[in-house]
Amino acid sequence: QEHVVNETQQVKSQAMRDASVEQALDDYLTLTLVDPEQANLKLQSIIDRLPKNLAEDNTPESTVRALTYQLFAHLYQANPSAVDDILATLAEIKNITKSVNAIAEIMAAELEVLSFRNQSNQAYINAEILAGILTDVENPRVKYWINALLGRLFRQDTQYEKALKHYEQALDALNTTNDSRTLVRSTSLRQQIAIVHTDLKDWQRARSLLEEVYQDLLRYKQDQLLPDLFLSLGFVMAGQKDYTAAVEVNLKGLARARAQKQQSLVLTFMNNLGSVYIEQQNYPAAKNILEEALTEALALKDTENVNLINFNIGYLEVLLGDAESGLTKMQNAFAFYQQRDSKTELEDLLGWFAKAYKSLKDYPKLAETLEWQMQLREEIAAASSEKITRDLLSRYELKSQTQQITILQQQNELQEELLKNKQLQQTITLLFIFIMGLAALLLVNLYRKVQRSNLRLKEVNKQLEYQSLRDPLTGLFNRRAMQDKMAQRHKSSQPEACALLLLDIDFFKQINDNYGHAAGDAVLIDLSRRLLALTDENELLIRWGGEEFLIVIQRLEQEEIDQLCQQVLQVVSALPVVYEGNEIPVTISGGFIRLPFSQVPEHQFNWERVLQVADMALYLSKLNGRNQINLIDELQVPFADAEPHLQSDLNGAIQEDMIKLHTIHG
Ligand SMILES: Nc1nc2c(ncn2[C@@H]2O[C@H](COP(=O)(O)OP(=O)(O)OP(=O)(O)O)[C@@H](O)[C@H]2O)c(=O)[nH]1
Repeated sequence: QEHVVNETQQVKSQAMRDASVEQALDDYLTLTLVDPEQANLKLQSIIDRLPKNLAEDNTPESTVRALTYQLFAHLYQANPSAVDDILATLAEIKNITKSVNAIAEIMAAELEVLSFRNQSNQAYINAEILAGILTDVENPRVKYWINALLGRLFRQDTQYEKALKHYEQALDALNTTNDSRTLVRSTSLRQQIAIVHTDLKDWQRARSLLEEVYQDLLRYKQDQLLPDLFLSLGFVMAGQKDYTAAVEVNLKGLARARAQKQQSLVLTFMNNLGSVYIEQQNYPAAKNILEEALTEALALKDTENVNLINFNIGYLEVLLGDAESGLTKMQNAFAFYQQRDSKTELEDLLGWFAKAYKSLKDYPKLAETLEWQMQLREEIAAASSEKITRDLLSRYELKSQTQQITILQQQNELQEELLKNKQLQQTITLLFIFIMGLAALLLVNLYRKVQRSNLRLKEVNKQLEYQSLRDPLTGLFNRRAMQDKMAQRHKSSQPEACALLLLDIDFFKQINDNYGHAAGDAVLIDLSRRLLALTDENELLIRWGGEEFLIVIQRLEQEEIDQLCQQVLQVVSALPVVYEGNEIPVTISGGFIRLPFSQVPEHQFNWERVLQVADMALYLSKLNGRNQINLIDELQVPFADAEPHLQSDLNGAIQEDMIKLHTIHG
């Protein structure tokens, strides 16, 4: 099943490419090495067959590849307007395509153009960006090509480590392919890696890599690639001072270049051979090959090579003893290079002059040359360090501009986010305030309600308490209030002394009978007011029964008490109670006693029993004609003796002089 899935995936990713176009483009590449003109025609015919409507192109990767090849063809043939046209088409595709492979290949093509046009600063920035998206590229060819391109760019920028990394990645990508182009690509790639090692003067590694490539080329019969390889190999071997091997390789290269009619390569090999022979001090061989080269260069009108070869021949003549002719040749060639104002080339040539003067033992000239060479070196170093600084600066500026744009974009996004957040926060705050307001309102309402109901409860409680302790008709305290008061009194260890005056309206039944029950009530109410006016704040006036009142007196002086009793009788009888036009005459009778009675502790003779004695005194008042109060004085005998009488027989106690009382008459 896994196999099936894999196949489907492959079909999917290949759907962006047209297999026949891909094959045709592979063939085109092979043809470029053999017959460039024919190759160009082939490429044009491929491009003519491509879909014209970019938006409906189902195989954009093949289209991009073909256009890219055409772009490079125009680039190397110095046809800038055609290059720009294709760049515009590619940019259009870049905007609409969904294929990462296509986008990456377009970016790489743009990068190649930048590099070719010496816009190296922008090129290096684009290179970094391209390196960043490489992981998403899955087409091995594109992966290979971009990595190889990046490797080359970084090598040119002397960023060898990065260059090697990309070359390795290019090799990895290449190893996943196995088509007609694989070997060619791997060969060129390994050669490029070898060149990096050469730059690093790691001759050995460069050489073994190139030898490996050489074996592959032989094995797969890729003869057309041999000259390039021999050139690299010869350079490395000379660097190693392995001149014998270098001669051998350059000879092989020369033969192949001749066979392939690559004239410019033929001259290079001959020149290189001349240099190696000189190093070997094989001067005759050197002379032969250089002269042969000169003839061919002159025939080709290749001034560049003519001058280079002449310089070498001049040097050789100096070495062979013909100083005058040799130096002239060298100086002429030097003048040619001087016109081009290439300090690096001149410095290199001056090195040979120095060697020449040394061999001539012309030390002043040698010194002069060395001084000049030194000066040039300094200038080169200064220029290059200046260039590096300039490059770095402008690269830094470009980079920081790009970064600034990114930062600005990020800042904008951030600000938008912040704004959104702020708005959200405001909404939340408003909502919160609204809810809090609502809650507060509810709370205030609730609080008020609670407070109101608390107040009501308090009132009700108060009323209940009032009602429970009050007589509803007169509003005076009731019996329960008396019980509470007495219980309160007994809470203290030494209860405060007080006195009890029990009162009973005379002939109240008759009042009811004569004037009606309501009149009786009116009498009760009126008398209550009158009695209340006589009591102090700390004294208790209680409606004790139907027509009975009890006053708990706090005054202790007998005189005061007598006066109060007098006032009670007076206040009741002095004026009749007026009810519905009737004047109702009223009198009252009472009985008085002190609590505790005659210093008898209350636990022995409690208030209820004491009150019974008062009741008996009241009864005595009724018996003796009413409108009077009988006040019981101190005991005349020990309490134990009097106690039996005190229960029920007050008269007996009085007669036996156990008790004394006095009467106040109304
Ligand atoms: N109008 C009215 N009458 C009441 C009330 N409570 C008790 N009475 C009456 O008071 C009368 C008390 O009468 P009695 O106990 O016979 O005594 P009296 O008529 O006052 O005679 P003495 O006490 O001997 O002077 C009864 O007729 C009761 O019905 C009340 O709240 N209102």
